[in-house]
Amino acid sequence: MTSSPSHFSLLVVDDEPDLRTLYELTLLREGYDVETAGTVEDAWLHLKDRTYSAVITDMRLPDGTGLDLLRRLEEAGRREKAIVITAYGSAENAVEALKAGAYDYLTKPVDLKQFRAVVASALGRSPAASPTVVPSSLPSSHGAASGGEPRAVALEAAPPAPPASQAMNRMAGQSAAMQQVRALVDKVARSMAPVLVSGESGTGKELVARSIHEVSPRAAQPFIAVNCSAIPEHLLEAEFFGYRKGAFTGAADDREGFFQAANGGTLFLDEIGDLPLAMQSKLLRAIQERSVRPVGAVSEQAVNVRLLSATHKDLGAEVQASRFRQDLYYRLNVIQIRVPPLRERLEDLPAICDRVLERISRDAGVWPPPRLTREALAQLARYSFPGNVRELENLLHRAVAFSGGEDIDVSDLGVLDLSLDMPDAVSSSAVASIAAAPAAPMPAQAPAPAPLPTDLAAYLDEVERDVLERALERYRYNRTAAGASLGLSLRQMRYRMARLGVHVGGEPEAPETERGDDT
Ligand SMILES: Nc1ncnc2c1ncn2[C@@H]1O[C@H](COP(=O)(O)OP(=O)(O)OP(=O)(O)O)[C@@H](O)[C@H]1O
Repeated sequence: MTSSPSHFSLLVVDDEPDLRTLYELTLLREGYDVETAGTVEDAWLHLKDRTYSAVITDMRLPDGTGLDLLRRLEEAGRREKAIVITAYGSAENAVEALKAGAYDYLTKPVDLKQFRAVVASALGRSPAASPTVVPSSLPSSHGAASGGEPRAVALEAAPPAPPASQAMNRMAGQSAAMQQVRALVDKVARSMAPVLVSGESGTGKELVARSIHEVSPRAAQPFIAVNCSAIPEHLLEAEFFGYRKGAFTGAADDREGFFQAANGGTLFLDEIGDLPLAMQSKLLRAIQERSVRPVGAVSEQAVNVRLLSATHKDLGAEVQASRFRQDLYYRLNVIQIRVPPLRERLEDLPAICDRVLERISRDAGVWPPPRLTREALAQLARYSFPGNVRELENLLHRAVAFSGGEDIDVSDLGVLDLSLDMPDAVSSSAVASIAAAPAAPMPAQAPAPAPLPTDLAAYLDEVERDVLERALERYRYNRTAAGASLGLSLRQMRYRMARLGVHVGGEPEAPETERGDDT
């Protein structure tokens, strides 16, 4: 079903008659139904009578504040979206309003273009305040991931029911901590409030950010994830705000930045703690002004972006050490979601392992997914996982390749990593069996000592990839024969090829069911 603007009813609350009329006329011209009130009590009388799509309220009212109205709405379980208008420069009020559940805020003097855009966005209507470019024209380097299609101009669309979030489905675990994370995701998804996701590396911060986006009314718009630590300092401004042709050597065309690409949607700034101070100031300005100026451009472009950020650093401590601007910290950290390390929610381990193994299997086109034996799971539970879920994923990838993919036993988990955490005294049968695993045969002639690799996992992957490719070449890309020559079953071979991205004849590994016998 589609809704015309007149299906949206708005309540404007302001005690200044001139401003009330200005807001009312602006909204009537957009085609909305508008009613007005001059005080908190007057507004509440209107709200008792009927429901509205949104309430737009001034902060300072004769008999209370906009926050009082917000709290009443919240207490009564009302579903109206609230937009609060605060005095210029009053960051505290804006933050308070967002914390109290406001969808968004506007600062005085209210820019009417922005006013219309924020109201439209609250109603789930086309939020684009300026023409935007398709995100796929973004440079794909520097850790930017475009999650988006060209945004649809949904002028007639009612607020879409948020689709089931894929990211949320991907997030396994029912520990109290994870349930709290999920509840917070649901809650904050409804507003524009900036959220800072904190937690150690690999805990699932990006997954949380994606979930917020996918549960929010912005789900159909782009989600742009940016790894701030991966962008060279001299490129930051151009990458964030875009640039104009000729702005600097090599700027052959106009290019949009992350903000424009995320317009209408969500911009996720990962590793925000790594942004240099100069860029922090520019980011703060873009957030406050809700507009950006591409490098080499004369004028600013309005942008409507919800900001989510993440860090594994203690940003409060960074502020203390003068490495992070306090005002920016204040803006980004309106709501904080902490994702606990895996070792603090070990009860989630079986569920996460199952979910990850399913994904590995699906990617390799092999079904059913392998299962961990009870001993293997117990072994994993004794490890502290400094690299959290990402480390667990890598470990399971390797284990699947070792095991051949039916049952994963202790011996498939890899002695090296796990033994790091083992207390000396532990001598369970699991440990004994690891210790008894045959050592890899030594090469006949030991080469001259080479420098030690700085990343052992990547180094071993490279060696394995080279072996697989040479075996495949020797056996004319017959995976069964190549695998057998290396002592591997076809299943094992397929897992290893899929994990390392080794393709036969340039073709990615196809699902087992779609492919006939090996050639
Ligand atoms: N609860 C979970 N269930 C299943 N998979 C998860 C869970 N949490 C995280 N993962 C997976 O672990 C990997 C790491 O997650 P993610 O990238 O979100 O972590 P991160 O905290 O953002 O990492 P970094 O600090 O390195 O940026 C991803 O592949 C993600 O899908």
